[in-house]
Amino acid sequence: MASLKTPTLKNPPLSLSSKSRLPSAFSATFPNNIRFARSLPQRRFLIITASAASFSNKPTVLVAEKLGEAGLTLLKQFTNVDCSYNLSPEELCTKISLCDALIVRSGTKVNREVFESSGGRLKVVGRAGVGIDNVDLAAATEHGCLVVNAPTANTVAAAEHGIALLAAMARNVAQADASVKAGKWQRNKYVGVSLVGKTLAVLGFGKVGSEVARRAKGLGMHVISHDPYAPADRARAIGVELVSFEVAIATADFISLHMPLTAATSKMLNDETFAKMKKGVRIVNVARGGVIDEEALVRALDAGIVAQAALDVFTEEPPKQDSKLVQHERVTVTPHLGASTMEAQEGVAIEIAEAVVGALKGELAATAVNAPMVPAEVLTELKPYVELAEKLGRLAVQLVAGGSGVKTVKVSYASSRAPDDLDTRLLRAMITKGIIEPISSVFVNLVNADYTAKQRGLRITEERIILDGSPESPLESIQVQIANVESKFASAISESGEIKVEGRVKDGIPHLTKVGSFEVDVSLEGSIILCRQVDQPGMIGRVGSILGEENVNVSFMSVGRIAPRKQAVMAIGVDEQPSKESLKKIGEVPAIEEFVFLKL
Ligand SMILES: NC(=O)C1=CN([C@@H]2O[C@H](COP(=O)(O)OP(=O)(O)OC[C@H]3O[C@@H](n4cnc5c(N)ncnc54)[C@H](O)[C@@H]3O)[C@@H](O)[C@H]2O)C=CC1
Ligand SMILES: O=C(O)C(=O)COP(=O)(O)O
Repeated sequence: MASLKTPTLKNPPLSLSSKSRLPSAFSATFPNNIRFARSLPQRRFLIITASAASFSNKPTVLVAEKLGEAGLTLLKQFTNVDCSYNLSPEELCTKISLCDALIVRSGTKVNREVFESSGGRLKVVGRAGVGIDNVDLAAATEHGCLVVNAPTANTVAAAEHGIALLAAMARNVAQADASVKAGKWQRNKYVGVSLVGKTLAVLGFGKVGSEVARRAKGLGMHVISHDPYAPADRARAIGVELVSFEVAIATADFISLHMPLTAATSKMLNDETFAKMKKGVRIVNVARGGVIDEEALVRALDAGIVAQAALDVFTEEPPKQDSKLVQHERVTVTPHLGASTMEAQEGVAIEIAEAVVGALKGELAATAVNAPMVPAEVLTELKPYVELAEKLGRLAVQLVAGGSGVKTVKVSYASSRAPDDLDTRLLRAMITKGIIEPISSVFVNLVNADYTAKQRGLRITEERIILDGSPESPLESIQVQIANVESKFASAISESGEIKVEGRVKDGIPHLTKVGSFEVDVSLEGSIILCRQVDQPGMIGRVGSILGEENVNVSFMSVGRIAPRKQAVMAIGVDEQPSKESLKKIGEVPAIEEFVFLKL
């Protein structure tokens, strides 16, 4: 027995923020070419298994910054690679219209103009590293362009550089080195401070921050951390206490920054926060220059609040040569070297090349930053439902009579799974794709589905129908209803006045099981003819022979009727598109009251 409940859906609308992670559903043919090889613990990961032959025409990848050889080799197996470094913004905009993918590091600004200049060809931007503050994610999403990064391969390198700067700063290594090379021997001038027993505040306890913390513990430091989103047990496990921002900055002898640059973290360290720090604090920044107000840091250095700073990153890179901060004698600087080890660069190059090639093939990327993240095992299970969802969207919209604007769509998912156990983001995106693509020139994918729906004023609401029974399969059925429209096939309108189509998956194949109030059963593999008729013998044969005369293969036929000899809806699945003449002949069969041909 089915009980109708409408719980709040677990999955929020597809988030466009950098927090959301998701595989790419990104070629137009996405649902058909999902390929999974294995799922590693912790990471939701997909290994690329297809051969170069999978691409009929090799896509072109523009590599705009130096990438490790191993990554280039992998890219070259599957794509045409154009390595053009040091392009001006204008040159990048000119080249991009000829490229399907772009790979950058932190030195290239991938702004809105780049996406606009691509003329829709750019399908994926690969950031060979972690920070994606140089990529305009909103613009990427609006253009249906997937952004992937390489979030793990340079973690240790960045953490090691943080520790290198911490120690070098404390012992004046860079300044002393320059002094000796200048012929001096200033042993008293470069007396340093010890690390052991000092308090280090790690701001941002993510991948890099936690590795810095672990290493600092090994140096005998007392480590505290501030991160509003980090789980306390993860910090506790390595002996780090999570504290408030105020406590962190007020008690630290050393502060190491490891948060991303976002609107919220921009200039987190400023005049006001420097004023709250312990006098003589020392600051390391291997995150992003923009998290510090650099002018305020110069003032804090001059006022003696900050004793020393060691900086790998700057608001503007490279910084101006006469920058007071860079030239400050108590500041140690490196030219954004955090990720620059041989090992990290090879790792990053492979990680990003795999992600980009996979995305170009429509496979699912583990490191997408502007699409939701769905675990591989969930995707495997949802695959036939993803196909069903898109086809139901396509059918429903084709049933709308010309002139009726589609504004309100309601999707009902019937399942015996608990709401928390069913991720509907992918299904919603595919229904949106099915509805929008037949009526516009917009290309819809998982990246831009919610955005595109919003742009078109299309409101999609979702409802869960919770069924009793064992939750073996994720879904029993999906129903798509379009409200406030006329239909070109009146029988598709349900008793409550909406166009209604319902489908389910049988033996792994999507089936249409309801049109309006009529139960049918036709596999959604080719195209479909729906006829309303007065139920009487011989109808299947008559329509079948009209199609047969034209050599149109009928894959499925099913009749749904209210009662014997009353009105019925016949659904006919066809492998080929019938000619206009054949469709006309079907329409002329006396018992047929209306019919419609729907392309899938
Ligand atoms: N200098 C370099 O070459 C490198 C720099 N980076 C930078 O380091 C950053 C961190 O990298 P990962 O650790 O891999 O990223 P991550 O995403 O694993 O960690 C970032 C952490 O910052 C936290 N956070 C966010 N807002 C915060 C706030 N207001 N206050 C405190 N914490 C906050 C997050 O909760 C997260 O735990 C990157 O965003 C990148 O900008 C990363 C690699 C190399
Ligand atoms: O991965 C990051 O966020 C980095 O900052 C590394 O930048 P890069 O790739 O060395 O330009």
